[in-house]
Amino acid sequence: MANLFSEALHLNLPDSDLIYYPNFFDTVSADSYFALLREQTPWQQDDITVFGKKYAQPRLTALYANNDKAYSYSSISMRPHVFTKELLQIKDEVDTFAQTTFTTCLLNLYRDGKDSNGWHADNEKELGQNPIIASITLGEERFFHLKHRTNKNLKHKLLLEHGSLLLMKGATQHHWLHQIPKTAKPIQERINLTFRVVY
Ligand SMILES: O=C(O)CCC(=O)C(=O)O
Ligand SMILES: [Fe+2]
Repeated sequence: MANLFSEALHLNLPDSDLIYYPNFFDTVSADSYFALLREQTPWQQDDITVFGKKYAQPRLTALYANNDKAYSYSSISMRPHVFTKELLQIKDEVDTFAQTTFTTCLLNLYRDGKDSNGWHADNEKELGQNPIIASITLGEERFFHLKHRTNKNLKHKLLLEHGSLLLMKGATQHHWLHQIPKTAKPIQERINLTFRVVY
C-alpha cells in the first residue's frame, strides 16, 4: 500500500479535492476484474430525456448497492442489484483505502469511442453535502475532463488508466463539472466503477 500513496497525484485545482492513484490495481488484477465484470454484469441502456427529447444513453450501466435505495440522475431512476462476491471484494479494498463505507456502485461500460458521459456534477441530494466518490477504471484508458462552473479559465484533462483510482472529495462537486468525451480514435471497451454513499 505504501507506494500507492507515494504515487498519488494531487490535482491541486482550486475549489476541489481530487487525488489520482494510477496503480490501485496491478495489471493482472485489473485484467481479471475487467473480464469478469464485462461478462457477469447485467448491462442496461436507459433512455435519457434532454429538453423533452428522448435519447438512448451513450453507454451501458448497472447499479449495485447494499440497500434497496433507488439512485436517480438526469431523468433516470435505477434500482440496485445485490452486490456480487467480486464487487464486494473490490468495495472492501476501496472502502479500506478511502476510509469510507460505500453503499452503492454505479458501473459504466463505454463500448467504444462513440460512448461518452456528458458534462455533469455528481451532486444529487441523496449523495449528501460533500460526497466522496471513488472511481475505478478497467480496460481502455479515457480522458476525464474537468471544468470550473464559474471561472471559465479553469479546466483540466486527466488520463484515467487501466487499474487506476480517482477520488473526488470535499467541495469538488459544487464547483466543478466533469465529462468523458467521445474520441475518434479506434479504441477498446472501458469499464468504470464509481463507488458512492447514498443516504
Ligand atoms: O467514466 C467515468 O470515469 C466517469 C463516470 C461518471 O462521471 C459518473 O458515472 O458519474
Ligand atoms: Fe460523474
